[in-house]
Amino acid sequence: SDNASGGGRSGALSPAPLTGDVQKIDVNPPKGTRDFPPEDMRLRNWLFNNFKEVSRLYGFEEVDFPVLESEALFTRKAGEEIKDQLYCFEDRGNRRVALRPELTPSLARLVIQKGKSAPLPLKWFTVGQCWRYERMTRGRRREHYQWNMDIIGVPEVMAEAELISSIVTLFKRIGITESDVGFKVSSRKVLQEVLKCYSIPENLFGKVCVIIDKIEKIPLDEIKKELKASGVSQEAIEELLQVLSLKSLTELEERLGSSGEAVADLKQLFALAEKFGYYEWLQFDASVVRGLAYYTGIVFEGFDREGKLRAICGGGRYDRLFSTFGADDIPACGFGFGDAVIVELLKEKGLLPELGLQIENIVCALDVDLQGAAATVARILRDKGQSVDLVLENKPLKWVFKRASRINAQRLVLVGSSEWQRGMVGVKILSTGEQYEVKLDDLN
Ligand SMILES: Nc1ccc(Br)nc1
Repeated sequence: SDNASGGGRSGALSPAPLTGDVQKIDVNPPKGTRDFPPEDMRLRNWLFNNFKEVSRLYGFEEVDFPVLESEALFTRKAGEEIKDQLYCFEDRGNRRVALRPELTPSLARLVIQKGKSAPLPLKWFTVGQCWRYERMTRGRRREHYQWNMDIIGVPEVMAEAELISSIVTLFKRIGITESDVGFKVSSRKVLQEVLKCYSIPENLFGKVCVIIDKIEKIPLDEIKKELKASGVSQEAIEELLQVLSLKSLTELEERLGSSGEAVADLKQLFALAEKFGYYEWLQFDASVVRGLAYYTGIVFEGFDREGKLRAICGGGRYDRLFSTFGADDIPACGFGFGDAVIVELLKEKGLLPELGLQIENIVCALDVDLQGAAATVARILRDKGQSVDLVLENKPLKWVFKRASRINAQRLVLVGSSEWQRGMVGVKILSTGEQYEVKLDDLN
């Protein structure tokens, strides 16, 4: 409704007369990015607090890194989409920099930087915004937040089992069960063992994995063409594609034999899954390779069983990443869990939490010369740990009640002249309408 100052929301000033040169700005965020107004921020905080609580339960330490990194951290030559869509530029110091597209390289950088002052094993987690620059033709987002958990310095499959366990714990906390989602699990050592039979050079491995990761996204002929162009023989391609269609560990063992590391690692993981209590969440799927070049062993991704959504999370072992940064290799594994697909899944399942604003008190002076008294009441309540919305303006009571309802305040504390003289304030419990006076010292 219009107010005294003519139109617009209450309290807004009428716009200053536009001089010729003031342009009305675009109030939307840049393409592909999101604002988080209060109701969206409550959902984000609820999700991130679950990420952080699970990380705490698993004894992980929180770390953080700049969103801006040297471009060199991400310039891997394996044809990854993440590299093609790098949000990179030259800064004013002529340095090549990039908005990070993922968190693992930053984590590896910090581990190397810390060296022996960070004794292994390290269990680190972070929740950070990641970026990509994608032609808006596809209208996809350019930023999302990822929860990452990484275990550095543990070569055993126990590390991957622990990481998957932490994700299962997260899912359970937010109401997702094994009937809603599962994990497709494989190992890149499957590909390695096949490629080794065809003497494919090691340095092609990452590139081959990146191509194969697209197997469900682009036509098979395109996959074969890219593999051929990368130097993989026709015979090797045929063998690869056959192995990738295997859907059981038994088939895999029949194909590769039981002496290889791939079968041993995967058998170990499934055995541990039994002990961790999430065996029903896992399924072997040889076609899972993930799209990051640096994975070297077990890889996994969380998927929705209805098949409507993109991967919910993904991760794996990366035992050779550190040497690509010029350091000694350290065995490592980790995962990324984005903030977007999971919300789509919760919406699908009707599991979005009700997260209304809840303020304990709204405190209001009944006339303007009691504003100071109202501030004192607010301080007393806040010192007791109570939330207070202090009415800052001189408003009619009708306006105060309307605001109290909008901010979902539990009680209204009224500072009136006669009560204040007697060291009292008025209280109204807004859910019941109950109304009473109370001594200021007894206000709890
Ligand atoms: N890597 C990456 C970054 C940002 C988004 Br949105 N998706 C993937």
